[in-house]
Amino acid sequence: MNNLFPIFLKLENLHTLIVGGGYVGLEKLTAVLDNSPMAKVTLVSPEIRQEILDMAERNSRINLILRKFEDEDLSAKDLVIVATNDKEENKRMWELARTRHILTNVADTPAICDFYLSSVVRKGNLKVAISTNGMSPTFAKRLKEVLGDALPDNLDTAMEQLKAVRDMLKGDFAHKVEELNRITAVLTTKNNGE
Ligand SMILES: C[C@@]1(CC(=O)O)C2=NC(=C\c3[nH]c(c(CCC(=O)O)c3CC(=O)O)Cc3[nH]c(c(CC(=O)O)c3CCC(=O)O)/C=C3\N/C(=C\2)[C@@H](CCC(=O)O)[C@]3(C)CC(=O)O)/[C@H]1CCC(=O)O
Ligand SMILES: NC(=O)c1ccc[n+]([C@@H]2O[C@H](COP(=O)([O-])OP(=O)(O)OC[C@H]3O[C@@H](n4cnc5c(N)ncnc54)[C@H](O)[C@@H]3O)[C@@H](O)[C@H]2O)c1
Repeated sequence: MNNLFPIFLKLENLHTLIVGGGYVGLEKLTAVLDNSPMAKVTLVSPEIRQEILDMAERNSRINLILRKFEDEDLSAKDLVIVATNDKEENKRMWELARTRHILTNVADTPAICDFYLSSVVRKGNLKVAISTNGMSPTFAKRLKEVLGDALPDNLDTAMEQLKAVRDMLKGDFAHKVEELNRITAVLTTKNNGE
């Protein structure tokens, strides 16, 4: 079964908590900031990798707390990524976050994650997020590379032109949709008869 519902979050509008400042904490923080450089992030951990310290030095939106997780760390957080090497404590944090209705990713236990991070292909305004339903992050990473190579770099031009048409179109909503579909039909073999 693949029941994951993909969404694109504006992390600059949210406050994300990352628990654990080791290798995985670094990977998740990097993924967050690569996509959302203005994201507001608090990271709590008794030991924090040097790379994270360096990132926080350069970015005032990253707030580091050098101690073990405390329950109050969940206050005023919208999203939590749990990445410590203590499986039991990770699960306890997830349970606690759940009682507060905060969406939580538990990096070592996919079964209790409320959401997964994805591999991301980015071409200007286009962003393609890939999940393997937790089956193989390595597959997701490789597919990202394949799609990144296959997609042309000039897609932004097409999107900008379509946006211009979209802004220009007058009339009711149904008319706009019809026009945009007519203009773009040529893009797919399904519609252009090839
Ligand atoms: C996509 C990506 C996004 C990101 O993290 O930003 C991501 N993992 C990435 C890399 C990666 N992670 C791991 C390897 C080693 C090789 C391998 O296992 O394949 C590599 C490859 C590498 O690093 O080269 C190990 C690993 N990962 C998880 C577990 C726990 C478990 O499965 O039990 C273990 C085993 C730990 C152990 O064995 O101890 C779990 C998850 N990892 C996910 C996402 C979620 C599912 C996404 C999906 O649906 O596909 C999920 C469920 C939860 C989550 O973390 O959100 C990012 C690629 C970034 C890119 O595109 O470059
Ligand atoms: N989802 C993924 O992509 C992925 C990939 C690899 C590994 N993992 C799993 O993630 C877990 C973490 O791996 P790692 O390589 O980052 O480990 P690590 O040992 O490098 O880092 C663990 C960090 O957690 C901190 N920590 C421990 N207890 C804490 C607590 N109570 N509160 C706050 N911080 C605490 C430690 O100080 C350390 O900084 C492992 O269980 C591993 O199996 C997940």
